[in-house]
Amino acid sequence: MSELRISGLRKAFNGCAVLHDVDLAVQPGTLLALLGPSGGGKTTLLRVLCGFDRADAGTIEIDGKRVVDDNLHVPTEQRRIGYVPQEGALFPHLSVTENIVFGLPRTQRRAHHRVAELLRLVGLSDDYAQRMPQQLSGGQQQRVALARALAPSPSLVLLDEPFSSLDAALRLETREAVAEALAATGATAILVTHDQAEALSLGHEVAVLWEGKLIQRAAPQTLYRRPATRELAAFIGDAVLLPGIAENGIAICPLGALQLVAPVPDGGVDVMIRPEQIHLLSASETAPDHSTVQDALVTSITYNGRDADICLQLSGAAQFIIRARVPGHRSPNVGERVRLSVDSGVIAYPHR
Ligand SMILES: Nc1ncnc2c1ncn2[C@@H]1O[C@H](COP(=O)(O)OP(=O)(O)OP(=O)(O)O)[C@@H](O)[C@H]1O
Repeated sequence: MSELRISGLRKAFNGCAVLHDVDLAVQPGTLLALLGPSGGGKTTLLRVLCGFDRADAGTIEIDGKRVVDDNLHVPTEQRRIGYVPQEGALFPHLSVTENIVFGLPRTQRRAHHRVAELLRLVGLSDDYAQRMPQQLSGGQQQRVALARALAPSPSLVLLDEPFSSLDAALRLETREAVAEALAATGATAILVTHDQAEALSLGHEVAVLWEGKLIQRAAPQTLYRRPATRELAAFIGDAVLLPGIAENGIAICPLGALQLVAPVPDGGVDVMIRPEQIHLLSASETAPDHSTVQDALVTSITYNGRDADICLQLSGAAQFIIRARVPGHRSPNVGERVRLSVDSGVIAYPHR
């Protein structure tokens, strides 16, 4: 288990900055999800960590050993990094065993018991050992790629969108297998993804790289509940953003007076509410404590099965259409007048 420390890291391509002074420390045994929109610099950061690209400035230390500074660029093979790319990682002309053995130092390449151990670690039985990559599903190929990356017991494991080519069902199953394998080895790992659900469900912590800047690093729940910017709020999940006024820890907005979970200076704000914080009350239902109640008109419904997204026009503030998410079996009808109860505990962004 190793610690990673990145400080003041910069990288530009053709004079165009892609990484701006990135500082990041990852504690031993942590799986950090590196999340951000396309083009934000995630792959570039991974490539600089691996040593495939040179940094323009900054330092990188792995396990207390400096591998990058102004006068130093330790070659990739001496950094003890296991790397799992998006897809196509396996050599097509080598069997599963030969692919995994390729990851081992020369002196250990005869230790075939290690292959069985690594296969078990990624949730595959011995039966797969002699198969060729094209005889495996995409998810199984990615598990073998992870086994190969883990073979030399690396200090750090870097995974670059390893599930992006898999279909939804396979992605879920492969994610779980990979998370279990990483936890079993106690590896320090960075998983690059632009999939919010993947980052929130897999990462012990999530770091967000936005236009080359690390704008937030937090536990998944904190990131979802208190995103650093309104843009990030909308990127991480669905967000209802309403204009309001902050006053003594309360945000007054078209959905009522709502408690703020993080302090902001008094004044004009955008209030951020997650759709699942807005509940539709039945005629006989009373609102729970600490919530506000509003009347609204259902203008449209997107039924998703397990849940439904409801667009609502607020009575008394008809210019605002907001979106609530309700369990599918409680979906109302278009044109129905409903009462909303809104959970207090929101965040707000001061007007720029
Ligand atoms: N070798 C290169 N030469 C020039 N520009 C590059 C090079 N590699 C990356 N870039 C640019 O750097 C920026 C960041 O790219 P990068 O691939 O790191 O982003 P990303 O967050 O990984 O995106 P994605 O999620 O789409 O993979 C992009 O604008 C990209 O065009």
